[in-house]
Order: sequence, then C-alpha cells, then structure tokens
Amino acid sequence: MADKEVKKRMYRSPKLSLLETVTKGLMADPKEIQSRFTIKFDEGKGRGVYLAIPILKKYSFVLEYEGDLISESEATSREQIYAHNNEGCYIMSFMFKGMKMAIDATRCFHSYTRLLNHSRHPNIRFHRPLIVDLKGGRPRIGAYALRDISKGEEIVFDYGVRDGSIPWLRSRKAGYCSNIDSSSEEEDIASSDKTGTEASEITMRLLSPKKKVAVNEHFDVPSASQDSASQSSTSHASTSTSQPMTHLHLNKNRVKWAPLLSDRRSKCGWRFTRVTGNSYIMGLESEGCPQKICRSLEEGYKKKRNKSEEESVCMSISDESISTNSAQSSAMENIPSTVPQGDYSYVNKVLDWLPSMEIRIEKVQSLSEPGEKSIESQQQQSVCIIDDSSEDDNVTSRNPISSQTLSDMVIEDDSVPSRNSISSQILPNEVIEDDNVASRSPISNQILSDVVIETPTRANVKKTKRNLRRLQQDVFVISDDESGNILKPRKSTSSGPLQVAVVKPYSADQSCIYVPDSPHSDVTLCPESSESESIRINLDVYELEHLESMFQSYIYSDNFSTEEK
Ligand SMILES: C[S@@+](CC[C@H](N)C(=O)[O-])C[C@H]1O[C@@H](n2cnc3c(N)ncnc32)[C@H](O)[C@@H]1O
Repeated sequence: MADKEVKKRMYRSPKLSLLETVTKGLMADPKEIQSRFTIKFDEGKGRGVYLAIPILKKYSFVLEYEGDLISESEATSREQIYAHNNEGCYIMSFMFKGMKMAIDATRCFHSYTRLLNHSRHPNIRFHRPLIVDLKGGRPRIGAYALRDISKGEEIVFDYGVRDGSIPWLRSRKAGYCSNIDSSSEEEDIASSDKTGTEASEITMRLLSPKKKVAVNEHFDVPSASQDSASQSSTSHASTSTSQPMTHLHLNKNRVKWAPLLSDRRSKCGWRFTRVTGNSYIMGLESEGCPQKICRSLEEGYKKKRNKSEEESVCMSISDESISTNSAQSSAMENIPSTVPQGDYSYVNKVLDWLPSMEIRIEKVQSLSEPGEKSIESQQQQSVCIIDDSSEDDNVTSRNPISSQTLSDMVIEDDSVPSRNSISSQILPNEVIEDDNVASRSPISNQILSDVVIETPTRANVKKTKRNLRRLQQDVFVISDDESGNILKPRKSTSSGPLQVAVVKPYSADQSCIYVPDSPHSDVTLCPESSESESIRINLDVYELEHLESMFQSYIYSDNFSTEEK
C-alpha cells in the first residue's frame, strides 16, 4: 500500500499538482493571501486588484471567490434585487456536480476577489469548484496564475460573458488589460489544465444595462459627450449603460459635487459623507430648483466590523432636484422620513424621479476595504472638535463623534423671523424657503427636513448648551469612535433605532441637536449675542441605537426645557 502511494506520487501529473496548489491555497490564511494584493482605482474599470508582491509565479494560488453559496435560482432573484437596489452584482456562477450554482460576493465587502476585473487576456483563471472541507462539503472556488505575474500588474480573469449589450464588454479595448501579454502560454495552460473548468462554466453574472429613465421635460437631455464622460467612470457591475450617471467614488472623494448631467441648468450634485465611524450620508442637492423641503430620506445602518459585514450607509436625499409635479409631490408625501433598514425601495423611488440619472451607491464597502484605509484616515482627520473653552462649564471630555464636521451643510435662512421660545413657535416639519437661491453655494442649498433654525433667547441658549454638553459627554462615554463601532448606549430601553442629528453652526459656541420624530426636534443653540437671522450650520446625522430614552431624559427633563424660565 505504501509502495503504491510512493508510485502515485512519482507519477503525479501537473494537473494534480495544480489541484493541490489550489486546495492548499483555499486552506491557507485568507488574510495572508490577501496581503499579496492591493486595490487600486481605475477611471474606466473602477476598482481592481493589483499585485503587491514582487512576483506571483505561474500556477500559484491567487484568491478565493468568497461569498454566499447559493442556487442558480437564488442567484437570479438576488440579481434582480441588486439591480433594483443599484447595489452592483458580484455573483459568480458555476457548474458543480451537474448543477448550476453560484457564489454571491455582493455583500462580502472584505473580499478582494469580487473586485477582480475582466479581461479577454487574463492572467489568472478560476479552478473548478473544489470541496476542501470534507465535513462541510461546500464547494469552493480558487484562482491560480496562468503565468508569472509581476508587482503592479492588474489581476484579471475572463468573466466568461460575451454580452453585446454591455458596452465595456463589447469593446475589445475595455476588456483588454494592456500589461498582459496574450501569449500562447495561456493556451498551453488551458489545454493542459484538464482539471479546470472551461471558461464558460465559471461566469460572472453581469447585470444588463438599465432601461432608460424617462427624461423629465423640465430638464435638458444630456449631450453625447457628457454621456460618454459619464460612462467612462463606470465602476460597478450593475451600471454599464448608455445613460448618463453620477457615480460615487468614495475611494476618490469624500464629498463630491457632480453636475447632474440631465440637469445642466441646475447645479445638482451628490455628496457622500462620513457620519460616524460606521455610517455615511449621501445627499442629492440642487441649486436651480426652488428651495423646498418635502422630505428627506435617511437611512442608516450599522456595520459590525468584527462580526457580520453589514453594509453601512446613511442616506439622505433631499428632493430639491426633483421637479414638483403633483403626482410626484403626492407620492413624496407617502414616503416616510425614516426608511427601514436595508429597504432601498423608497430611495429608488426617489432616484427614479431624478431625471435621467442613475445613482450607484457604493456604500461603505469601498471604505471598509483594507486598500482604502487611507480614505478613512483622511476622513478622520477632518473631524472637527468643537472648542468650547470659552464656556464656563468645565467640560473635560468631548465627544469627537458628536463634534465631527460631517456634511458641511450650510443652511442660510433669511426668512425665519426671530423667535423667543423654541417650543412655542416652531412647527414640526417646518419648511424653510429661500428664494435667493442663485447667490448660494451649492452646499448651502441642502436642507434636511424638519430642521428649523431658531434664534433662541440667552436663557435658552445657556440651558440648551449645558444640556448639550451633558449629552455630548454621555455620548462620549458610550461611544467607541476609535474602533468605528456603533455607539453603544448605556441605557437600552427603546426598541427601534433612533436617528439623531447633532447640528452645529460653524462657530465653536454654536450647537444644536436634532432628534427626528420628537416633538422637541427643533432644539437649537445659537450664539448668545446673535440676533442674526442668518445662521450657518453643519449637520451631523447619527444613527444611535437605543438612545431614545437617554435623549428623552434630557429633552423632556426640566433641565432641557425649552421654555424660558
Ligand atoms: C465584479 S466587478 C469588478 C470590480 C469593479 N471594478 C468594482 O469597482 O466594483 C465587475 C464590474 O467591473 C467593471 N469592469 C470589470 N472589468 C472591466 C473592464 N475590463 N473594463 C471596464 N469595466 C470593467 C464593470 O463595471 C463590471 O460590471
């Protein structure tokens, strides 16, 4: 028996060694494997995986396609959901024991493999599915190098899709990775690799281009040049289309303004801003439309870094760039101000109304990936701690989170008259209108619903300030902003998540908090000396879980009374 074993080994064919290599690779430490690569961004292709070590030898294990193992029918239904959500689609289909199966990496944010781009001249190939763990029996797919790959080269594979309706696939140039020599070696491997699948058996599911969104008559139809410019920034599986798009490249810009191509008369744009260590806010803004607040959509959800890799995005969309015909307005009315976690349907509804525009929300995934840590730290640097050293109260600890300068929103309000009492005069959901739109910076046009700018009295200011500081101190105590984990309240009595905005004017001694869905949501704090009718604020929005009771204890307590005493 032992002799036989030795004999077998002696006559091992290359294909067996490849099988072994891949199996070994699948069992290796994924972190160590991943450290050989880096993520870079390309204008045309989006993110891609590049070799970070000097060389990766031919036949070496490359990466595993990690994700949820699902059936083909599940893949199809997920694909539809992803298309609907504009999430992108990172599903790889393959045959296993005569069955079509798939691995879905769409939400496997830590994975580099999902970011591998396509080339008709690949330097890696995925091996056929292997069962590595005999107990679990789950087929796994790993890639190996088709040739020696040098540092800096992009790692690409053939998606196995030949779909003429996908523009970049159609273009030979786009599918070609110029630093890869299409030598006959590749063919050699293909023919010698009898253990590997045919390219057609392992394929990426690429969403077809979305159908054209009706262009609103109020907006200009984009020109061809704009169209192609927008296409050049394609970076997501779901979004190759002939339509103009606005793309969120979080790994390039923390906050970005882009003209809505369909709406050249207005300077519209989106911003995507870090809110806390684990939530983000995206806003759509427009400068050319009448300033109106109907609703804002806010969606926040947390990401637990160490456990399941949940998406994390806080989305806020103001409807300023939506023209207001009556059907849309009434539909808007039906949109709740707070969208259930993970429910994109409302967001998509709003996006549908944005004429001829698609928004791809590259959520926190791009920030959570190790290759993009620099962005995260860049964002950290932009944290602005309120310096309230001028204050009497001895505040020793500050909450960096609650002091963070986030969306840089400026609300200038020339129309709201001075008021004496916050509670008596502010109507919930009050709309601030300002006709003087042209003179504003784009930033200044964004107004979140329910935010009311108030000019409180001195007494009020003092009380509110004191309470705010207490609040901030408490938030500081309960927060864990360093690690980026969700804020953990000490008191946990409330059921659902609570979204809290901390609104801070630019100057150090101005702050206010904003708690949606609270009758006292318009708690503002203005400079004591200020009778100014115009106020500039930054708006920070947090989703804090289970903090309601804590906030309420401040807001509804005597201390936090908004009545002047
Ligand atoms: C699996 S993802 C790859 C990662 C992607 N670049 C990203 O940033 O998320 C597939 C998508 O990447 C883009 N892509 C991949 N290969 C490409 C290529 N050769 N040329 C242009 N775009 C490409 C397409 O948008 C495709 O839908």
